[in-house]
Amino acid sequence: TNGSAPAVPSDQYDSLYLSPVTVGSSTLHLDFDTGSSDLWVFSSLQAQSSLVGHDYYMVDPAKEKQGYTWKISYGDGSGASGKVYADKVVVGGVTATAQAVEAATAVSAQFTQDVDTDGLLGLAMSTLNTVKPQQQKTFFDTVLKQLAQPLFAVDLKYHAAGSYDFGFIDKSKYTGAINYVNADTSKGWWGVSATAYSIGNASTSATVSGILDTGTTLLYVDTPIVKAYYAKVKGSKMDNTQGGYVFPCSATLPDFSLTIGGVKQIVPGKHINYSPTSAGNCFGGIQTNDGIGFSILGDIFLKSKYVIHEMGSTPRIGFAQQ
Ligand SMILES: O=C([C@@H]1CCCNC1)N1CCCCC1
Repeated sequence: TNGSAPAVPSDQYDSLYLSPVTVGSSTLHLDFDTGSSDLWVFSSLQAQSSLVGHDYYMVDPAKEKQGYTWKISYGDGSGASGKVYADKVVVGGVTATAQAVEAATAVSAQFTQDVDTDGLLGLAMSTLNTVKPQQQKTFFDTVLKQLAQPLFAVDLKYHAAGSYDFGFIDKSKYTGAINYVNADTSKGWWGVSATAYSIGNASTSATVSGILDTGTTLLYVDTPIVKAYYAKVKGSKMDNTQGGYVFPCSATLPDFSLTIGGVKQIVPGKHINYSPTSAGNCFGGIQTNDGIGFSILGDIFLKSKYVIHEMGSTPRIGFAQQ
């Protein structure tokens, strides 16, 4: 079977995208995350006070994987932990009958206060899964063999609902050619590298190595590139209070591109105005990857493309223009 699930922006800025998933007998709204590999959900194991505003998984003790636990920490300092169940998970009509469902007993404040997100569905490699004593498969790995093609395609959109396709490529969702590159999955993520970047019409050779991450809102690249970009934005500055580069909301933002597999993958300037700040400026969609050690090609990069993640004998990533 193949299937498709919507990816709906959680707010007017596309902070994150939520997709409906049936877990056991509940429908939850999960953040599909190609940068991690746990499927975890808000659950009836948590204190009632933590569940206010959330849909949650009603655990069935008979389905518990006894003695199994999980604990995940994300790059932004958020995290969650809990117990593990084997239950039915359905995404866009694709069913995993005994998927490892990681039921939270505790989640960090960032998740509790985001009442729209009921958990995450990881789509990176299963080697990053945090379940102990035995690592568990991602939903994609669980259903892989039932899919017509061993792939999922990501169609995130700017200020609009997109989709995740499983097992097929939807020709109605892109124009032109699909440009494939081999993926570096050695660190557990969907890794790619670029040989150049461009700001407006000016191209610069550089090696930009990073990971695709639907669960990261912005585009994080090396500091010299970020500085070169905002040097072209009148009135922009680094605002440590806001935690990144800001600019007047009326500024004209140049397009930005990364050359991957010899093809320029363009991010329209319009997409790089992420959101207004509390101080009357606007916050940039391109920010520095300082302290991370590689680039993170998050939603700002992804939302102008149809991105195929193919787990064939050689994992590949395909980029096409929406
Ligand atoms: O924790 C994360 C991200 C957080 C946002 C959601 N996707 C996973 N990592 C990816 C980047 C390197 C550090 C680990």
